[in-house]
Amino acid sequence: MHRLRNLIIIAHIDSGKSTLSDRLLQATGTVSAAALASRSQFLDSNPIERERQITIKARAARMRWGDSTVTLIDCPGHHDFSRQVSQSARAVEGALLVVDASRGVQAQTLSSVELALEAGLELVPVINKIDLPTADVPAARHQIEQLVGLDASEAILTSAKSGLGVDTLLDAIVERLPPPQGCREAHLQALVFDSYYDQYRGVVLFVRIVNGTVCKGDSIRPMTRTHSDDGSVSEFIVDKVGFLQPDEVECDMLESGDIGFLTAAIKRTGDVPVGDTITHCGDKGAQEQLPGYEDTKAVVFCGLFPTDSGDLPAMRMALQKLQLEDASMVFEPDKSAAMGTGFRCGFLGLLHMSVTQQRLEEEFNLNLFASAPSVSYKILKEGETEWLDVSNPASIPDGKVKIMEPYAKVELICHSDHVGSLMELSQSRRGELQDQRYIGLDRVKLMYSLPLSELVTDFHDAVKSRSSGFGSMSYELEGMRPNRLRRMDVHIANSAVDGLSCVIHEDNAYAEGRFMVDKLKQVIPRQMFKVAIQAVIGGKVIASEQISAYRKDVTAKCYGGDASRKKKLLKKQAEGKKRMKMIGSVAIPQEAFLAILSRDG
Ligand SMILES: Nc1nc2c(ncn2[C@@H]2O[C@H](COP(=O)(O)OP(=O)(O)OP(=O)(O)O)[C@@H](O)[C@H]2O)c(=O)[nH]1
Repeated sequence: MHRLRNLIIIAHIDSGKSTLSDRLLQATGTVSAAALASRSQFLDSNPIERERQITIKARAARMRWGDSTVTLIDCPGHHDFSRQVSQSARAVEGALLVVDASRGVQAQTLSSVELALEAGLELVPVINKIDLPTADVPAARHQIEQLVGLDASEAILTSAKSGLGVDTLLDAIVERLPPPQGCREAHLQALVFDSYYDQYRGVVLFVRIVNGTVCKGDSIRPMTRTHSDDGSVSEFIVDKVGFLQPDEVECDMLESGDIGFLTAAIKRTGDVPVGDTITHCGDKGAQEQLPGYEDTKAVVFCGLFPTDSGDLPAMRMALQKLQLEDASMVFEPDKSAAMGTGFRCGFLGLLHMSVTQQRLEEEFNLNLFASAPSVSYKILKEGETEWLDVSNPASIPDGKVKIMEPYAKVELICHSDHVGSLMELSQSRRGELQDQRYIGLDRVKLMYSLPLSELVTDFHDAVKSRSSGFGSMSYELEGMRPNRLRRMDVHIANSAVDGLSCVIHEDNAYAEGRFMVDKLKQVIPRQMFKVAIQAVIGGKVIASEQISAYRKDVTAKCYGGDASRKKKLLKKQAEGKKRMKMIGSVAIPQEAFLAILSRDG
């Protein structure tokens, strides 16, 4: 076991983690250069990860370096998927902290470091992208020391692009990271740190064996659950064990210190939840379970509706299947007067929401329409004593209702030149400055308390654009606070569109109403008749706009009787309309429901 090294690789998004992981696979001969050339970013294996060039799901790979066995888990850098970092951190002893030499330490780097330190990991700082002309290694070293508190004199310098420094990095992993502790002869305790559902094999569990061994044919049980949801006893026979290289490689046994996978004809991910401890059945079982994980909480909600109501059963099945893999996505049936029947779904953030929607459309062939996203509020109706959770603004009743909203603690790191602009942005989003300090000569850290609803819109994009791409942010939930909040409805051609309702602060009511009607006027196409758009609070119209009548004849350009071209254009127009929702007699495009997200500028 003293030859094993288990580690995660953490960093701010785009620091080059996945590219560096590829290089490590190549340098250790795990994957050939030819294979890498044909399929770069080996650990970003799913098509959406490749298309968006981001890591969504943590992936492990085992490599040999000298006489050591190194298992590396590549974790996502984006905040929405930070849970994957904390889960994986509990399965390893060390972490590579990758800092982009041209950008230095960023806000998300700090929150990942906190997760790693909480899990007691040994950190090896790596300064990557040293090939870039804008690389500033001394500044990156200084920031690692100032902000992270690590000795950066021995930071490993790499270029994941050219492969420079990768061998030194592998040596450092073996020399500086501790081997796993644990006892091979003890009763089995395996931590389930991730899982996914495979339609042929059932649930595939990713495990870290903390103590003992597990082999094919063993009877195992999760320690937190004696029975599955269907009432059957939670005991399973292991039918495969193995490790990832990064593709699955079957082996005879996993033993203490190993990271690997196992299958045991488990039907639902919930039967052996992530964070659970697996042990053997009967007398050979361990008595104590390993510390589990805290539950994640969805923070952004939206209604998803099939454009064709006949797709509702297929959509339910698709959501159930996705939930098997991604327990952080929640859903329940939803009915909207304007949009029909669908599901109210909860996500960890807007990126998680948009990735899930894309998966529903691409993997399950569904055509969906999404309502405006919202956070979850607590409301207290007049005369009642119990606060209720409400994630759909349309279901907040009119009249006297107290509303509490979630707040987040936000950390911003930027160049001192951009402080004014970021402060102005935060204040315009109802932020309260908690702390401001210089970190290094020209970089500043700002701490704000900010309503989550203001944060989950385009706040991150606005931080980026106001800081020329160099500012970064991270946040964590802080708690609920009462505020003078009201439900704002939107009426289009005199019909209330419940999917556009939102919650706004009374002080900003007129500005919010104006913003909404202006934005909708821009995105709703002209119709054959005049269309009135109104923002309404408590029955009172606070802002209105009008779209004048117009008939769009897409075939007007086709003089000369080109029938096939005419047909093509009409078909294209019909397809475009699928992404429109008919509300009363008005066709409203999907973007109208996302208008609420683009505040800045
Ligand atoms: N010049 C240069 N570019 C690099 C280097 N390493 C990575 N890149 C580029 O930086 C971009 C981001 O790299 P990724 O490996 O996807 O970054 P990541 O940190 O894994 O990003 P997430 O998975 O989204 O968290 C890609 O365009 C890479 O080609 C490097 O050493 N030098």
